[in-house]
Amino acid sequence: MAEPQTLDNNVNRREESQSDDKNYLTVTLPGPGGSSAADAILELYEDVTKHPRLAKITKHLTSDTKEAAPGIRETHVILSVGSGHQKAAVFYDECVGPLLAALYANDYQKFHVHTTTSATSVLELANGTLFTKANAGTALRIIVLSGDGGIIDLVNGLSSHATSASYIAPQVVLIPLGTANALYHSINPAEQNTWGLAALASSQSSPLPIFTASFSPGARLLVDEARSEEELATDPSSGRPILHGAVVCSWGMHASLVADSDTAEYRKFGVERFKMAAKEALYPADGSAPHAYKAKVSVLKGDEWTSLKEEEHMYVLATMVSNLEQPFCISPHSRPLDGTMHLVHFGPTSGDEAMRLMGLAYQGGKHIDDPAIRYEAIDGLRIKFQGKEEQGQWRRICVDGKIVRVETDGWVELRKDARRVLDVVTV
Ligand SMILES: Nc1ncnc2c1ncn2[C@@H]1O[C@H](COP(=O)(O)OP(=O)(O)OP(=O)(O)O)[C@@H](O)[C@H]1O
Repeated sequence: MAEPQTLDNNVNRREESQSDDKNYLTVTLPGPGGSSAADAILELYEDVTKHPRLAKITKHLTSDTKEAAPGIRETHVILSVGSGHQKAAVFYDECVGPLLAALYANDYQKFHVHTTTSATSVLELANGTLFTKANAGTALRIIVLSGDGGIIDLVNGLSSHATSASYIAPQVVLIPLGTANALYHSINPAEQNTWGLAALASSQSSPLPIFTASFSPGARLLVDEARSEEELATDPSSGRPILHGAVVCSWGMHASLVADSDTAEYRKFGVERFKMAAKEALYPADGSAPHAYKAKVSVLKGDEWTSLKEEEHMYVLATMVSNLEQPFCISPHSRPLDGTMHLVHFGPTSGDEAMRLMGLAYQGGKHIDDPAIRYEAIDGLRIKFQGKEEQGQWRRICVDGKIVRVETDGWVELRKDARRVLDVVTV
């Protein structure tokens, strides 16, 4: 039962108010059992990509539990300082940290805070300490300040060993400090971005649906702005290179623009970098038409693979989420964490037509009603190059922002993966 100061028990209330020309947003943080654990009043900036400032915290004590969740869970915080506008550490110090200190006055000092020092920090942490603990039956809660990359590194690190019967899927709290934050915006489709803070005290969670992409033997992960390449992890039973994902696997225009825009120079432009790279790819400097990507594409439904009749493509994308950026609704039939996979496909076309189709996705997913688009639920996707693309740049596959290049006669095969590796905290 709530103490007097917690009479306002309006769970998930989000309110915007204005005073002194400043915009404020109240985010209510539901605690265990759905009761309100605290209110955070955020001061918003006009630039919505800029993280808000924490103006005030009001903690609501309940008589049965003075501490909010996670209670018995061992809590880790990951600050991915290379993500997005590189504000993870600042946002933690100014907003998330003070909120956690208020919510978990007794336990906060015991939280393990990890700050990334390299592009592989999260993978190594997940692969080592976090996997060892989860596999030994320690219930973990991981608060991640990053973009999609941090979550995918966790998924890949935690899936890189066989699990014991004692494995407990860690709970992960998503704090969207990346560029696109597709997973966060697909799970939290509200118009008003509450920066994941509402989940900080919640004890509700759902398994994160994932997929596994297997590649032909010579496939390589491109790193360091494609200046170097690395071998991928291999599947212990088949020996094939693999990568797990939870957001998207694409080839063609989408993969190319993600790959081309993943440079320090482009990253300065935030989410605009994807549109900038799209324009470059769609309007080649020599005035020619955009590239027609050549490969054999097949889709899996149930146990049956069916080949698409088209031999040339522009956009081939399988996704397990609805939004690849907050306003970019690529798969309007996907529901948060529902485990479905959808294909979005269109064939070679002009730059203008490709821009028109993508523009419709920015209008709430209207592209799926256009006759040029193939949109359907699938269970897997296979792309076989069969020597049809000589240049490596046309054989780049995107898995949740990571780029893998396969060989001239190589292939990628993607399937939903039923494993429960991580649970996502929801409100
Ligand atoms: N300290 C660091 N030094 C070098 N690289 C880092 C460091 N911290 C994070 N990174 C790298 O920065 C990239 C950030 O990826 P992440 O997906 O989190 O953010 P993003 O790409 O901006 O967002 P999104 O994927 O949502 O568009 C990852 O490749 C990660 O490995």
